[in-house]
Amino acid sequence: MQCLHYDAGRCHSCTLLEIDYPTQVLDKERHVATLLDSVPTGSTVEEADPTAGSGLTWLPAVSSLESGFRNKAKMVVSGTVAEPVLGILDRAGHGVDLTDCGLYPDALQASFVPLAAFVTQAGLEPYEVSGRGKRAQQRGELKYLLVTLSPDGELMVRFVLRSQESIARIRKHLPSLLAELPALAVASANIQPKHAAVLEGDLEIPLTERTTLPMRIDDITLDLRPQSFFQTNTAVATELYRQARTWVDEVGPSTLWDLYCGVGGFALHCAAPGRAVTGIEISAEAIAAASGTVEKLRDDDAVERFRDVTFAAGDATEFAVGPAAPELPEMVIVNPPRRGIGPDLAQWLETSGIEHVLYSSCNATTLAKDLAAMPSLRPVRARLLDMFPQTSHYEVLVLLGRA
Ligand SMILES: C[S@@+](CC[C@H](N)C(=O)[O-])C[C@H]1O[C@@H](n2cnc3c(N)ncnc32)[C@H](O)[C@@H]1O
Repeated sequence: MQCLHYDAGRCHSCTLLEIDYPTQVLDKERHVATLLDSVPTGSTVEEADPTAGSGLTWLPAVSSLESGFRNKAKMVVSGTVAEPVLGILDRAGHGVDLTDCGLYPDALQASFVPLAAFVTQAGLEPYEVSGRGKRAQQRGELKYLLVTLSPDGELMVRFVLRSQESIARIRKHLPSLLAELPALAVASANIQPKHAAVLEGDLEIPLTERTTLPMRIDDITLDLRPQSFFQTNTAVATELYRQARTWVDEVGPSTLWDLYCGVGGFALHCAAPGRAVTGIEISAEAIAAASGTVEKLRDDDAVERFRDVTFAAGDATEFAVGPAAPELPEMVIVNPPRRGIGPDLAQWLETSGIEHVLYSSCNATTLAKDLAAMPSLRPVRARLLDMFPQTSHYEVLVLLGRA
């Protein structure tokens, strides 16, 4: 992929840009295979799938579009009210315009011009920090524009602001933004008062009647709310959930937990008649969205499939290990943040007696560490899904069976 910003040394986000795409995927396959090499492998899914031999079977990697695959843009806003710059800050702290970044699909790119015009119209002064340490001086209001594109072409826009000072102006001018950007379905303001590297704050102020963006993946439409996590590459996420569903169906558990469930992607795709599925997630907002989705799905004709799907907010480890721990499920899915599941949950899974675990990881280093902490649960199938082309990141899905 060619990128003028990369060539000019203005943006270094795509660290693999000079490597052709098939080689990137091969390198990632080698990387993950090496990391998992040190982990003992084996199979106990023969009963569920007679074709599964012993040892670890790698399925062919899932590649992505090389460009235009990101469904979400995190644009730092810099410059001035009259001439806002949407993109990143370079090492010297100067704004770099990335509105033509090739990672964004056309419909995301097309939203940036009306959004920049709106910054000017509503008088949203870009946030800026000058000086360092105790002498640091903050000015301006608008820190980031976070824009998400749904598979059906609708947009969610979040204004990350230092305070509520500009909310009234945003509300006043919003109708003209909606007229300019008819795809805009959900808008909100996130208040992040701290001068810190944290992207967003706790307070989210809805600006539109609609507060959820429907993210349709195969036959399931997940409801995304502003503060909830969603996989960044919708096409590859679709393959991820399909693969998970295939492997879960092969194992055929009647009880399944989806730990770190977000808005319910794995839980809902792996639901089946006669299967009790429980999704656990730290974000109450994501759980509210997932619960809303399952209610809607039950209203459709697939009642049986979703009859026994429930979601609850809480810490994944606490849920499994804590004193109120429910009855053991037959299978567990984990899809933790980059830090992995950690030693407590790994130790619990190791000794739990649960026969199958499906681990979806965006960080193979912590995956390998977690796997080393549960030697009785051995990788039997694995597949790399290239969620993040042009960077060294990737997703890997591993089916574990008890030795
Ligand atoms: C990689 S995302 C996966 C979300 C979901 N499985 C999906 O496919 O969209 C990790 C999720 O874990 C949640 N999370 C972070 N810490 C957690 C914890 N201690 N317990 C439960 N969930 C947690 C995050 O809010 C986030 O939604």
